[in-house]
Amino acid sequence: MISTAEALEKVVALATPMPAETVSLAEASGRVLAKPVIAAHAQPPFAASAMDGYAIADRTPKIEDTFNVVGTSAAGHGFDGSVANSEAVRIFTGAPVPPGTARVILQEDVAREGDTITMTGAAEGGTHIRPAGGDFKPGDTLDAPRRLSPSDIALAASMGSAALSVSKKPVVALIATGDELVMPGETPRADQIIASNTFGLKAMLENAGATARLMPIAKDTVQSLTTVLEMAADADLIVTIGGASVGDHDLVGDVAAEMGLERAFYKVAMRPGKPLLAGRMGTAAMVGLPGNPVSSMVCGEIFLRPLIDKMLGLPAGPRTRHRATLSQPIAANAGREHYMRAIWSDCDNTVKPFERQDSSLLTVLARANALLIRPPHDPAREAGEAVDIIRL
Ligand SMILES: Nc1nc2c(c(=O)[nH]1)N[C@H]1C(S)=C(S)[C@@H](COP(=O)(O)OP(=O)(O)OC[C@H]3O[C@@H](n4cnc5c(N)ncnc54)[C@H](O)[C@@H]3O)O[C@H]1N2
Ligand code: MOO
Repeated sequence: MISTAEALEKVVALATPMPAETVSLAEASGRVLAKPVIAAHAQPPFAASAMDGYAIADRTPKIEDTFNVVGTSAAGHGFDGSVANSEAVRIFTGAPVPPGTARVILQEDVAREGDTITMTGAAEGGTHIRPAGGDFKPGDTLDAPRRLSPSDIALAASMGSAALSVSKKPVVALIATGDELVMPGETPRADQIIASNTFGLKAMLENAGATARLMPIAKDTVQSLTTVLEMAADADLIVTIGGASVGDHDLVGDVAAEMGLERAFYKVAMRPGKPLLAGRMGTAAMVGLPGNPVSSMVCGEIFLRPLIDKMLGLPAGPRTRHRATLSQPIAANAGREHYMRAIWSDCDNTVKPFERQDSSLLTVLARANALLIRPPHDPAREAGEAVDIIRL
């Protein structure tokens, strides 16, 4: 059995980078930028007023100073002339400041009579002028690769790009295996259960930036598994669920090998997730997840998210670990790295593992917001000791 760290390296090495495609800005949220966005102009393109008031040529006007209003500059309608000593131009937020302007005074700080304004308050603080190019200059970039956040989209729009070059979404074929499985909404027989992790993994993969296709459930026969694997052959990543262990009906490894799987590894010293399988099948990467619902979801967090990142062109490595304080003692760990389902509190940075850690318990996983990581053979730990967690 290899370590989790080694398995992750091998999984990430299976990734083939996705080609780029162009999408409109409105469709780009959450996508991975493939080429930098380059600003076509400066923002603001002109020195602009940050306030509604008057542009004047005097940097430090005093109370009772007067100015003659000679024009107006509004957003989208600049003033043609300039402003000289003892003159003022009525100006609004976002409007170009006329040449000669030293500062903008707030309309609240003046009294206006006809075309004359008189300072009624002190002009304190800054000039209320936003310099041209204060946000960005022509040629400034929004760098790639990056997962586009809402603020990145706003910046790309402001830089003048109507469409962005992003990595294509990898297509993941998700194959549930097992005679016991029926789809949600169907009525299971007495010896059947509902396929659940398939849907959890689809949600996770799509959240990670992939398109997940739910394939028909494969029965525990060579024929059925072969047929569904063949149907998935054009995917970028094939993920099977279940049938990975050593039982008589666990056929995934053998059938995939028969179909040309170049195996990277089988079995990882982790809990849950021991019977994990990975390799390449034709043009696709292939990951065989254990069937236990929590095992497959935890393996998704630890291996599939970094794999999708890598396919999308993002830096891909182990999930970020944080240090947290144990809120209760825990017993010594055995020989596999243990990813315990836990509740982490952001108020005091404490972490509390659930008492029940069986890999079938989706109710526990759904309540967990962190995985507490125990190294192999970690000794018993006391409350108050520092441990590693991954936030979910
Ligand atoms: N003799 C041994 N037995 C087992 C070992 C072992 O080392 N020696 N390993 C155990 C571990 S650890 C795991 S994890 C499981 C994994 O087994 P499989 O990957 O072969 O999974 P299945 O047997 O097909 O299913 C396990 C469990 O999960 C349910 N399941 C499967 N698919 C789904 C699905 N899509 N949605 C919901 N639930 C699913 C299935 O009905 C079983 O209850 O093996 C141990 N055994
Ligand atoms: O991977 Mo198994 O989950 O240890 O239950």
